[in-house]
Amino acid sequence: MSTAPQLVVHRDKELMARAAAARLITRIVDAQASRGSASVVLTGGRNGNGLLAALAAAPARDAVDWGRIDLWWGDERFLPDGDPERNATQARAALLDAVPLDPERVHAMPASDGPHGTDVDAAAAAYAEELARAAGPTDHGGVPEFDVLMLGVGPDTHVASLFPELPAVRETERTVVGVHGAPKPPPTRVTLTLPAIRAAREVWLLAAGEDKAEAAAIALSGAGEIQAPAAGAYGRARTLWLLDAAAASQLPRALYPPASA
Ligand SMILES: O=C(O)[C@H](O)[C@@H](O)[C@H](O)[C@H](O)COP(=O)(O)O
Repeated sequence: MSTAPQLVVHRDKELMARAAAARLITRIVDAQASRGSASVVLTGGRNGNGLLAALAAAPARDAVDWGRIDLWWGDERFLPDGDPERNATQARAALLDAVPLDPERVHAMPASDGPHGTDVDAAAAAYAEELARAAGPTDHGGVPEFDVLMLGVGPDTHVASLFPELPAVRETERTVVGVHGAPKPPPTRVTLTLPAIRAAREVWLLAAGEDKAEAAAIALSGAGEIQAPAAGAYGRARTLWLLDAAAASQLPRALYPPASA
């Protein structure tokens, strides 16, 4: 079932990052209050890391019980462990090293110097198994029900490492796949697929900057998910687009009417 996207537009990307960080804290605290723990999927990219840095600086960050949270990734650049370009390395620098997480609950995607070596497809299959082990009997499609799954939106409408027209975005069975020949470097990546993304309770798409305006307009105007992967990213309970004014500047007026005078 697809949930209609809701849009929240902030003045600029700094405010967007701070507001999204505050929203994430609330969401995690609520999940921990109702179910004892929270499950969050992180995204790579400037917007995702901006949000994590804003969270690190937020006074309310200590409201989160960091030992009772599972962190997963929506995609990873298939590089050696600790490489500065890895999404996990960047997330650690932005936030994760500063909070008392349970290392057993930080589920980084495999690196290219890990147990599967440079076999990205084996690495993807191993991550799918890790997700399946964490899934409960009432969860959907071999992944735990993530409370919040975040995705940065690329200028070509890619999300995670699901690029327009490439095989990964067409995957309907597997939850995690290897990506070969991605147009955004590095070319080899690991990614959740659309079915895995759609198992999340809430999916948040982050888009800031003028270079995202066209992508947001296309994805929100009824484009197909093979051509515009962001259009296929939605959550079971909620789909939220978090934008800054520049990224919202080409949206159809019906979606984002100009502010009243
Ligand atoms: O590994 C990556 O590069 C990503 O996870 C990718 O999907 C990213 O989120 C978008 O390209 C948006 O990135 P920006 O926020 O930097 O524009």
